[in-house]
Amino acid sequence: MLLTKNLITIDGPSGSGKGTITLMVAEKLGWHILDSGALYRVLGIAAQRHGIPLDQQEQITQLARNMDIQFVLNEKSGEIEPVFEGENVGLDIRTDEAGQAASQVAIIPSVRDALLARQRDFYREPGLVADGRDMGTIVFPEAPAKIFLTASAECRAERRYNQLKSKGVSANMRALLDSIKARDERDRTRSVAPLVPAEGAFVVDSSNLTIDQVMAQVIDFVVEKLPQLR
Ligand SMILES: Nc1ncnc2c1ncn2[C@@H]1O[C@H](COP(=O)(O)OP(=O)(O)O)[C@@H](O)[C@H]1O
Ligand SMILES: Nc1ccn([C@H]2C[C@H](O)[C@@H](COP(=O)(O)OP(=O)(O)O)O2)c(=O)n1
Repeated sequence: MLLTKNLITIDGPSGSGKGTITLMVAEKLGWHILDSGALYRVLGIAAQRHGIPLDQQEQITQLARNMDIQFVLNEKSGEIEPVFEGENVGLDIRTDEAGQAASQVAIIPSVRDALLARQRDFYREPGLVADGRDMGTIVFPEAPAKIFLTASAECRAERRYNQLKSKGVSANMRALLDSIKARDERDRTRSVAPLVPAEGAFVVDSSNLTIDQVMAQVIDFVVEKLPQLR
């Protein structure tokens, strides 16, 4: 008998609300989370810390294969934070520069290969919600429920601006918009695992939707696709 795994994939561009919705869905179902972007972000800053230029494909692939990274639960915030070579890099990976570095190392096909098994290993009972760019297309093509979140670039830049401000990080709206557009372009046009909705994905444009409205639509879709949750 073919067993359908309890797997939900949530893909989309930067600022589309993937992280937020992933967390809400996982909390509601009591499932685990894969924040695949965090892996690429840690790799980006790891390369910089080891002095490896971001276009050095072979050295970066080596680093991706051997990278010492763990994800630990911060009991206080309830967030899962990456620990790289023993150091908590939860804050360092959230900067705009780290996002750009992640997007640059992510275009290297052998890097994506090296991270594939690590990402698949995140699957744990009772289930997994996987957040990224290629969760539904490449990493978990067998997932029964695939979601693709999107929103206009302006909307996403404004969200990122407010998010950074609320954390006390200074930000420039124009620079953030340019950065989001550059990352969109790189993520969508790369030769391997480009950012596209998976076949059969439920596409939600959240430009004019609140987080709760998006969540309601996503849960309706998930319950339709995973009848065992009814
Ligand atoms: N539908 C929405 N309306 C308004 N703000 C949103 C919406 N979805 C997400 N946000 C906010 O936008 C910011 C970026 O969301 P996040 O989930 O981190 O996006 P992503 O993981 O896709 O980059 C967060 O501050 C989040 O609270
Ligand atoms: N599954 C993934 C996840 C992220 N990436 C790359 C491309 C993205 O621009 C960067 C950062 O991803 P991340 O999801 O952390 O970024 P956002 O929170 O959406 O801004 O990593 C990827 O190529 N594949």
